[in-house]
Amino acid sequence: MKMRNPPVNSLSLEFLTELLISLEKLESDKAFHAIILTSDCPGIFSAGLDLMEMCGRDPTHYAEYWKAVQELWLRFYLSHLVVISAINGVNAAGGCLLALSCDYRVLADNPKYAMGLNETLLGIIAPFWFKDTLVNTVGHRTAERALQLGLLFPPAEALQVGMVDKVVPEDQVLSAARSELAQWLAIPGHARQLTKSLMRKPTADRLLKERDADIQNFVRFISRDAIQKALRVYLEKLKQKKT
Ligand SMILES: CCCCCC/C=C\CC(=O)SCCNC(=O)CCNC(=O)[C@H](O)C(C)(C)COP(=O)(O)OP(=O)(O)OC[C@H]1O[C@@H](n2cnc3c(N)ncnc32)[C@H](O)[C@@H]1OP(=O)(O)O
Repeated sequence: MKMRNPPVNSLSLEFLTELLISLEKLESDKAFHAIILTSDCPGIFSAGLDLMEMCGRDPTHYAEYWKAVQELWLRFYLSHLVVISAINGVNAAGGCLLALSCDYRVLADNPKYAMGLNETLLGIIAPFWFKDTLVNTVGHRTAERALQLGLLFPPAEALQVGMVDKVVPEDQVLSAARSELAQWLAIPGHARQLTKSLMRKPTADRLLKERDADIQNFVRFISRDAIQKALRVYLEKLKQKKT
């Protein structure tokens, strides 16, 4: 599955919906057993959630957007398919969450390709299920530091903390993901799927139980004047970087 939403694969509502439909199609076709998730945007895996979806819109839109973000995470996190990410670019916040929801992560060895949950740098907070997904991957202490500081880890550090499983030269990201896949596909499917569910269901259930409250919380938080202002300032900084 090659993500293509130029210029930065930001996760707009439309793009989230496309990803969701693609995933559902693959999951419902018995011929498919695995996905390699990668990017078609040079140098960028994903810039995360689309800031334009969270800025200057009305509460109904925020609620619809957040429901789609939740849905995509739940589907990827609990997918019965083997999902491996071949991370071939910088990968921030919501994009990093997507990669963390995969079963295995291969990252291209380029110092520019940092990844992490950098929400605090924008003045926003990673929701509990983003946090849980990170804790499940790197452990509590590393997650606590990474989340508070909004750290984006370059490849060597991402490997060291366990945010990714393998770092390989850039031209080998896909082949490395394919080689890894062979090992996962050699395991009896039902045993692997049930084990995945055993490991992940408690984390997903936390959100499933509180889904509506989580949407309301997001809408309340994102609608605050101070948060809107912080997002606008961040977007403006991104634009000024060019001049
Ligand atoms: C209680 C709940 C609270 C809320 C929880 C929210 C949870 C998750 C939040 C997120 O995922 S927020 C998104 C965080 N993402 C980032 O911080 C990354 C921001 N982007 C960048 O750092 C850079 O764009 C890049 C990815 C490193 C690429 O750099 P490059 O120089 O190649 O490209 P740019 O010139 O910076 O960008 C091109 C173009 O895209 C626009 N853009 C970039 N990122 C986003 C984005 N996330 N959403 C919307 N638009 C984005 C950027 O402004 C440029 O636009 P133009 O100037 O061309 O109009």
